Amino acid sequence: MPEFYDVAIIGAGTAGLAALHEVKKSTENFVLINHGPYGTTCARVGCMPSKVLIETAAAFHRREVFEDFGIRGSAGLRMDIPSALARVRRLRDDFVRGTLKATETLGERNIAGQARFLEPDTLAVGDRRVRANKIIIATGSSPVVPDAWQRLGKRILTSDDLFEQIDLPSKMAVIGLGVIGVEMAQALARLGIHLHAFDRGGWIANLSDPQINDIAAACLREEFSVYLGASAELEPAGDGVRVRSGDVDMVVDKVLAALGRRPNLEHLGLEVLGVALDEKGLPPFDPLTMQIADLPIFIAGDVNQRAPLLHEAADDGHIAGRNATAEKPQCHARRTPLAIVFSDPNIAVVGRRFADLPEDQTLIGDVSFARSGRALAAATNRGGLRVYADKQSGCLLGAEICAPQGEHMAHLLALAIQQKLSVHDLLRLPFYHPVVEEGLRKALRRLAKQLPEAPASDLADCEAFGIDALD
Ligand SMILES: Cc1cc2nc3c(=O)[nH]c(=O)nc-3n(C[C@H](O)[C@H](O)[C@H](O)COP(=O)(O)OP(=O)(O)OC[C@H]3O[C@@H](n4cnc5c(N)ncnc54)[C@H](O)[C@@H]3O)c2cc1C
Ligand SMILES: NC(=O)c1ccc[n+]([C@@H]2O[C@H](COP(=O)([O-])OP(=O)(O)OC[C@H]3O[C@@H](n4cnc5c(N)ncnc54)[C@H](O)[C@@H]3O)[C@@H](O)[C@H]2O)c1
Repeated sequence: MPEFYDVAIIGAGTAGLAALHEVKKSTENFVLINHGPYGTTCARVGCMPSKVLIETAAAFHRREVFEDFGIRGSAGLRMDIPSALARVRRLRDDFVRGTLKATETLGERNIAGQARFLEPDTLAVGDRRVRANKIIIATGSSPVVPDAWQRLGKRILTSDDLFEQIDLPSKMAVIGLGVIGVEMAQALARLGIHLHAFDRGGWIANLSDPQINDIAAACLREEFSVYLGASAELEPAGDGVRVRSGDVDMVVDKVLAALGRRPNLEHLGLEVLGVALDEKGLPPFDPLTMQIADLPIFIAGDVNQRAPLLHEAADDGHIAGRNATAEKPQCHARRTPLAIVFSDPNIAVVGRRFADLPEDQTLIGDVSFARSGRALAAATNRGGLRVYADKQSGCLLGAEICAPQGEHMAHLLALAIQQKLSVHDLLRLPFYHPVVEEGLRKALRRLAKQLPEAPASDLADCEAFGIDALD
């Protein structure tokens, strides 16, 4: 006999839990179905453990400026990788505990098992049949590992098992210099591992501005070898792995595969929904409502591949949860695109990507951080950024960044773009001294000079106060 619910949510990750939060406001008659470990990708194997490792590696890497700063004894510092990895797991467990609170009290409304569609309103979970008026798919994504590489066994790692390692070997390769590859390759190199990184394309971490991409590649090359433009082939070599890519042929102890992530769709049986699926197996959906075609089914988070980032997964889940309990799905405005890579310098893409902008309608302001006073003081003075604005209106459109404290400038620009501010509007705001944001101001001033009717001053003219004595 099927069980009947108002809403069934498939997946207890960030998107599923955000949906649950909304659904609970309207009904108690829901069910959450999760296959595999609880605790969310972000807290278990994603954002959080990766950031702990990055911070550890960055702290150790700082020793390289100590002599110059007059701090002696740095040559005696050594990295204890097993202790560092133990700390990653300790903090990770703490982050996971926080997310588990959301499912601990659900009792029978929490089903551990793999959901598969039998009909558009009916799911199979083992022997159980779950029928629901509305269904939310929030099944996330998984690392891609080519079949041929599986035979490398424990010599091939992904982000799913990197943080479980008790120790790390002395020589490693990272295949793929997307976001995960860049963050982890730099962290591993900074821990003292002899590191080689490969990407079959020419772009670092999904950048699309060739100038910023060159800066990012040059910064990474200061710390480890980067080979771009040829696919990597792997095969066993004794206890290690032979990596061949273009002219390069080397043997390493282990490989981290960071080739991208595929949506977790293969066991869901979406064929029964009666809608055309694309080449990845994805059904058509509206990113403003998260609704699949005109079905009472919603798809949220990494599984829909729209913007596989934590805050977007949470927003997707929020929208899906609201719409699964509304009489009619409502559109929700999406936030300005913002993607930050926690490399050093930070890499970020805000608003519209360079590659998507019409060249003849776009102005560009750029700056290098090589002479930034604050960055010089901190010995972090490398990198640059380019800001894009509309040629006619001066409205800010986007930016690509590889800069010290780039994460913060990216947020500032995202705020400005979402508020539809122009270059002049942003220049009127205060910029403190000495901060790296003064570099951003320089790029904005270079933009402003190219705009028609550039004001002579950054400061707005005083308008009438409406007070006789002052006017
Ligand atoms: C190494 C790494 C670092 C990252 N760092 C950042 C970062 O710094 N900032 C950032 O914004 N983003 C980051 N991300 C991305 C971020 O983690 C994801 O965007 C986010 O976790 C996606 O959440 P989700 O709910 O879509 O998926 P998940 O959290 O993966 O949840 C999906 C759940 O569904 C379950 N499931 C799958 N199939 C089924 C089924 N058939 N039935 C039932 N349950 C099923 C899964 O087991 C899982 O529990 C990172 C990702 C990785 C891998
Ligand atoms: N800071 C963050 O926000 C953050 C951090 C980590 C992950 N993430 C999310 O996780 C997602 C997945 O990250 P990812 O880095 O795995 O994927 P990605 O799609 O960003 O990068 C994969 C890279 O692998 C390369 N590649 C694929 N096959 C290859 C081969 N055979 N040889 C050499 N190179 C190959 C591709 O050219 C690409 O550059 C990201 O899109 C991002 O949204 C976000």
